Amino acid sequence: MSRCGPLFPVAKNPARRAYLSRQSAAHALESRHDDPPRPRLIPAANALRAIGWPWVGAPGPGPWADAMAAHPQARPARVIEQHRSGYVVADATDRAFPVESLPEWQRPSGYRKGRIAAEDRPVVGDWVLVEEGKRIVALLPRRSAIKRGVAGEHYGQQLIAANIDAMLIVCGLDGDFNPRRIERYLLLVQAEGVAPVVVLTKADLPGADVDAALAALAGIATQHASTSGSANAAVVVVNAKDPASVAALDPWLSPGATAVLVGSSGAGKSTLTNTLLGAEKMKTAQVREHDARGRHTTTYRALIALPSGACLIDTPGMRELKPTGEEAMADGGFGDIEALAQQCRFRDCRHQREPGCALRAAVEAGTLDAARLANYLKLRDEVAGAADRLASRLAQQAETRGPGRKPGKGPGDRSGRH
Ligand SMILES: Nc1nc2c(ncn2[C@@H]2O[C@H](COP(=O)(O)OP(=O)(O)OP(=O)(O)O)[C@@H](O)[C@H]2O)c(=O)[nH]1
Ligand SMILES: [Zn+2]
Repeated sequence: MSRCGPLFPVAKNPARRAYLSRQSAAHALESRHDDPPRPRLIPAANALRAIGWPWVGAPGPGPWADAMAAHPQARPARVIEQHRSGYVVADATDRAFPVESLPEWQRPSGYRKGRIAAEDRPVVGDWVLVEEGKRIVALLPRRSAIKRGVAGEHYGQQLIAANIDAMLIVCGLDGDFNPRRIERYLLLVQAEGVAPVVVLTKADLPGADVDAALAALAGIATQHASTSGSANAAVVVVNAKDPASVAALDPWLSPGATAVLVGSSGAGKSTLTNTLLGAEKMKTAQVREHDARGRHTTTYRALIALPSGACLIDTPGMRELKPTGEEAMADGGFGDIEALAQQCRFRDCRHQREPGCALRAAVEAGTLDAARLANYLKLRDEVAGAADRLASRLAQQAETRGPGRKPGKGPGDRSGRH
């Protein structure tokens, strides 16, 4: 892979790419005058800040400063693309370049001696230290990580993005509106330090029923507020084409913050990005009238610097989320249902046709939405399936680590020579 020129942000769609590189140039090295003057310990700290550098200047004492002290020749950069043999990193909005990864990151991942676990390798959004502008020498600690389960015969999980502050779950108030899909996102992206924000677009369309939509989401929002203080899902209603309306997202887009956009095709992600960028240039897909679904046009992976000083990550990995098995239903927007299930007559109630089922009773009484319950049961089964596979994977790993920790093995198995 050989690349040169302004490659950041990177888009596969040529029109979008051309636009983005112009756009990046416009925002390049935009300095933020609200920061107090400080000694410039890091070259071009303002340029880094524009792509999400979490410090004003050099990192304070701690692991980041230690890693940088250990590699005095290296410069920080942010991963914006991930490839089999290496990465594309950026150290300013208009400067991206390919780098080699450590040889051990190129070998298959694993937990055995000499192997590097998948989660210890950089992903999009990570900060790394790069030597001579071509070699990653260290991965800096993450403040958050979004992961997903991997489909397939064997259990697997994959990090999708790191150092994310907010997840904007974009959903149109047209035929696209689907509270079940929003519930799914909220459950599957429970990452510490990542604020979930439901962004309802197309509020300006004549058919948009904002009140009905908010009512459909009320359970989720109050739910989050009542369970864990940190996991409040905010709901923001916008016209994605109107800058004044989109300003409602400012609290999550402060300088140094990074947000990811998720949502189905046609939901308004590109429109929102355009408005946040302050120019209507990015190509947006036409929504087909009959089903309100747009064509799938965004097939790139990139980090976009916004004039506000925040940046947006749009990574294809977010399109298809699968549970890792570690999700907590109660913290993922279903705390009320989990609490109510405690009142079922049978402890192992499957909430199907069992007598004394508190959830069925609530549906009949009209206090629980039947579709939400159905979604809860479906997602719960998915999470449980992944949790089973995770458990057998962990058991397998314990086994390969040697004797003394063999779960479920009879005494007969000890006859081996070693
Ligand atoms: N009136 C109105 N139209 C909107 C709004 N948001 C998006 N649209 C329109 O909806 C269509 C689809 O929006 P996009 O921004 O392309 O959707 P997307 O989520 O980026 O779709 P993909 O790129 O396929 O993932 C476009 O025609 C937009 O103009 C809104 O808030 N109000
Ligand atoms: Zn029950």
